[in-house]
This record gives sequence, structure tokens and C-alpha cells, in this order.
Amino acid sequence: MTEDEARSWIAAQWDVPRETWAKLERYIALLLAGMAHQNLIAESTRDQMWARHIVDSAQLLPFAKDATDGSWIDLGSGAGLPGIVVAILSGRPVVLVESRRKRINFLSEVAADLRLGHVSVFGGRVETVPTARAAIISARAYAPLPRLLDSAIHLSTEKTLWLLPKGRNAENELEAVRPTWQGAFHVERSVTDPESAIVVAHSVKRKGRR
Ligand SMILES: C[S@@+](CC[C@H](N)C(=O)[O-])C[C@H]1O[C@@H](n2cnc3c(N)ncnc32)[C@H](O)[C@@H]1O
Repeated sequence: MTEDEARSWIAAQWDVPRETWAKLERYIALLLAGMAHQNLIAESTRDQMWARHIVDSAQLLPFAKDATDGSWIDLGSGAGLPGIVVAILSGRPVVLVESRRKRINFLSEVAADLRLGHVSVFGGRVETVPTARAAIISARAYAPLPRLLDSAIHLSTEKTLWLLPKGRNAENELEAVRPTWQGAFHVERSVTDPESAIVVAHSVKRKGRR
């Protein structure tokens, strides 16, 4: 996907007001400026911000159409991917969970700069987030599926929708959780990379639990 195709993809999905385009542009500028102080995104993706980061994150939103009301919790948010993009494009409350101090500061600065009043930042480990009932949980490049589910199951109910971009290893990771976890899991192709996949799941629970 080229950068032009990426912007066209966004325009085709949503009637994006000019102010929202400006926030996406501003977020990209903040990410690139932040790279002077910390490693927020892979250096090799600097020239593909729209395809590799904005659309790669935004493509989760259409899956969330039928999710219940409530918070979207983004695990291991890093520089805010996908959480900040989701918050720019939707009004749903978003909680960004991140444990590294410099990234926590960056996320707080971005949320304030972009006036994203519906974003909150939890600075700490996912395992220490107080029990919650997320409508949606996302995680991009945070942890392999078994560790991801172990660390975050206390943030979910059976209605929680899990949206987990998983690169090229999705099927293997799914196999790894089958002995321990049950739920309605399926795999969707990524629009930014046909060889990458997004694990979409609900009704996730540990086997043997009621
Ligand atoms: C590879 S980065 C991915 C960041 C972002 N989601 C993205 O796709 O660009 C993984 C992030 O997860 C954070 N992280 C790893 N384990 C964590 C944990 N147990 N609790 C909170 N954050 C964690 C790291 O500090 C890092 O910022």
C-alpha cells in the first residue's frame, strides 16, 4: 500500500472532517519529532507513516462496529499505536497502557496536544491495571498470544472484543493458546500487508473456568 493509497483508504472508510485530518497529520509530526529522543517506530517505516502506522491501526475500527459500549483498552501502546489513531477517529473512551516512562510521557503529551479528552494513559504494566470490563482490547506487537491473554484477561468479560494484529505468525500463536483458552477466534487479513493477519476474538476464557 502506497502513502496515497493509505490516505485514500481512510477517506473511503470515513467522512473525515478537516480537523480530524489535521490531528492525524499532527500526530505523525509528533511521532517523527519524538524519534529524536526515543525509538518510537521502526526507523525503516519513517517514509510510510500512513500505511504502516495510521491505516495499520485504523483498520481495526470497522471490526469494532458491533462491540458493546465502553472503553477500548490498548495494551503496550508504545507511541500510541493503535490507541491514539483509534481515539482520533472515534469518540470511544480509550485507555493506553504502557510501562516505559519515556513512552508514558510521550502518550500524555500527545493526548494533551491533540485535545483527546477521551484518552487516558495508564503508566504501568498491563498485569497491574485494575480489573475492568473493556468493550474492546487491542494490542499490536505487545506480546505473543499466550502471554497477552494471561496478562489481560482480568480486563475482559465474555463480551469483550479482542483485536490483535499479529503479523505473519497468527496461526501459530492461535495454535499455542488452544490447549488453555477457549473462545470464538478467527483471523482477518490485514489491508496493509496481505501476508499479515489480525486475530479477532470474543467469548475468550480459560478452559475449565465457568
Ligand atoms: C514493540 S512495542 C509496540 C508498541 C505499539 N503497540 C506499536 O505497535 O508500535 C511494545 C510495547 O509494549 C510495552 N510493554 C511490554 N510489556 C508490557 C507490559 N507488561 N505492560 C505494559 N506495557 C508493556 C513496551 O514498553 C513497548 O512500548
